[in-house]
Amino acid sequence: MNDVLVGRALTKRFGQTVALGGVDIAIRAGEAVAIMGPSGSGKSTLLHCLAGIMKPDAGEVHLLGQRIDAMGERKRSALRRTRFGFVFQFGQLLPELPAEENVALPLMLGGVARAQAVRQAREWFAPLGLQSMESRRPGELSGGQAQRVAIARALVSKPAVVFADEPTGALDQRTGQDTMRLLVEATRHNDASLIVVTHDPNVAAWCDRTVEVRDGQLLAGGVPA
Ligand SMILES: Nc1ncnc2c1ncn2[C@@H]1O[C@H](COP(=O)(O)OP(=O)(O)OP(=O)(O)O)[C@@H](O)[C@H]1O
Repeated sequence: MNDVLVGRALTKRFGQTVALGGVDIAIRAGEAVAIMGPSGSGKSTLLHCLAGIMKPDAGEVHLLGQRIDAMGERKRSALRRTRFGFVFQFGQLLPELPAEENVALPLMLGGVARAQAVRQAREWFAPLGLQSMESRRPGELSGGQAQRVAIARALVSKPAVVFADEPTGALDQRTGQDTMRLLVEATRHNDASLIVVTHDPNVAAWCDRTVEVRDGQLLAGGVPA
């Protein structure tokens, strides 16, 4: 009930390596889930399969009841653009564009006219503590500010699910905690679900629950301490 994103029996191999060995996972509407586990355990592979970036060898991914893993690449990429948002370890902002255009980009790619898209993008700056940063280029922002611009970009299309892969990995402890709090609050405020891959228990602690991946298998997770 109320599952937004469901992965069933997800399996992915790279040569002899079984990166995912039949994983079942269900993400409910509005919840924040941390995916933890040792290096090489399959966390990123799981995230990429759920996000439609990677096709699993077997298994299924359903978004709001619609099977997405079997779609063609064009349809899947349109869906990624409109229904999913992404925050990566290093913001991955386009260095030549001002912050507001970086945020506006998903809207423009979806066909919104530039002026309108930038207007909508600007609305995100104050709530994320980015007042007067609109016209700065990514190189003129601190790591924490750049990550907040990336959060705005992930949410601007009102996605159903935001995926974050080590979103605080490049930040110091304090900035990382502030950034994670903003990420969780902003996704919650927008009724989006959040899936965060992290090594850091302090990051996972912001989420509603944690699941652990070991050797391509999902271990039962709990509510973070
Ligand atoms: N493109 C690829 N080609 C070959 N092997 C891969 C590829 N991507 C991942 N793997 C392997 O699959 C396994 C799972 O990798 P994955 O990146 O999902 O782990 P992870 O838990 O995210 O690790 P980390 O925390 O170090 O990022 C690893 O053994 C990895 O070496």
